[in-house]
Amino acid sequence: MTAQIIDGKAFAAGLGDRIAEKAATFTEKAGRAPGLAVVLVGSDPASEIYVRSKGRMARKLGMESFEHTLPEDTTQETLMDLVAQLNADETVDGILVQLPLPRHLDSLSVIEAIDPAKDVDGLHPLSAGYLTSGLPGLVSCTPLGCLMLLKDQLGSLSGLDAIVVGRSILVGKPMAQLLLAENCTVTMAHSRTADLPEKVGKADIVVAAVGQAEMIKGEWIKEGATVIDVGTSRVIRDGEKHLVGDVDFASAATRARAITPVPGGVGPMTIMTLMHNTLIAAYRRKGYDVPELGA
Ligand SMILES: NC(=O)C1=CN([C@@H]2O[C@H](COP(=O)(O)OP(=O)(O)OC[C@H]3O[C@@H](n4cnc5c(N)ncnc54)[C@H](OP(=O)(O)O)[C@@H]3O)[C@@H](O)[C@H]2O)C=CC1
Ligand SMILES: Nc1nc(=O)c2c([nH]1)NC[C@@H]1CN(c3ccc(C(=O)N[C@@H](CCC(=O)O)C(=O)O)cc3)C=[N+]21
Repeated sequence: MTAQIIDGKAFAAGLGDRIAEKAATFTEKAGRAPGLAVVLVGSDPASEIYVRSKGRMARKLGMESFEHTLPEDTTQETLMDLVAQLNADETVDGILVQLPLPRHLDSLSVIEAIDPAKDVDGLHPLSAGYLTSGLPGLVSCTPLGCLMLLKDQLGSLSGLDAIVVGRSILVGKPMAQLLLAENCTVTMAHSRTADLPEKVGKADIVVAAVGQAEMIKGEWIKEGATVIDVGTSRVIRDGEKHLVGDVDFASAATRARAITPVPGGVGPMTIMTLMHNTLIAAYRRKGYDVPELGA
């Protein structure tokens, strides 16, 4: 079997068209565009690239982008003050603080300071609680994008066995909650999981969010499974830089029914679901009926 390659870039582009249309409707009604504030502390080159592409995409879809870059030695107090200022700013609908923060800063208290109505990253404990309770809140961008791709591939996920490898607050935990809400039977695996290959081998859906280059081998994958690869690791091979996922793509593609590539799979969806969440936050904050985005 040769797997179908799931084109996250194309799916994200389609979603972007619908978001742009609804952003224009919002702008007409509200007299201002939906606004996204992105906060970057320090100068990690990968983070700088992501933050820039988020700002560029927001503007492309007709949203306002407020980019705040703070120096590496920013104090907790300065960062908390900025979050408070963004919370109070009526023109800001979404706030994203790029992670990881420099080590001297406490990320959890920064995240907790974000107004949950503006928590477009879905990282606030209240957002996590809404998701677990099945209440409408904002869902972490990457898992939301993965779910959209899975539903597009499979239609109903009900009754399927899913495994999520990785249990971070950003990806693994919310991913498992979303799959559970879709009536999957969910296994959550992590660094202490025993017999990971065997557990992966039982799953109809594999979501890998580990951060270890190509650790999940094709032989582990059940024939006909759908594989979503969240991981992004930079490796040097034959003297050239490559971006690879957590799944050994070549071997997994011989067994899976469908698989996301890296790059071009989950990554573009993460940026587009951030735009999706910003739009939803803008509509909710204004008390407008939230539009259907077909996702
Ligand atoms: N494409 C995209 O849009 C995005 C990509 N990413 C990428 O996804 C990856 C994961 O990100 P994130 O969740 O933030 O990472 P974290 O480092 O926060 O979490 C990694 C998780 O993987 C688990 N883990 C580590 N090693 C193993 C192992 N050998 N076997 C099984 N589980 C293991 C850890 O277990 P334990 O809890 O026991 O330590 C942990 O739960 C990274 O490569 C990141 O760059 C992240 C966000 C968005
Ligand atoms: N508060 C917070 N929220 C995040 O969502 C968040 C974060 N912090 N910190 C870091 C991770 C990582 N992340 C990615 C986003 C897009 C791509 C992406 O677009 N990747 C492209 C390739 C880009 C390239 O070539 O480097 C792709 O996969 O096709 C990847 C990774 C968001 N994260």
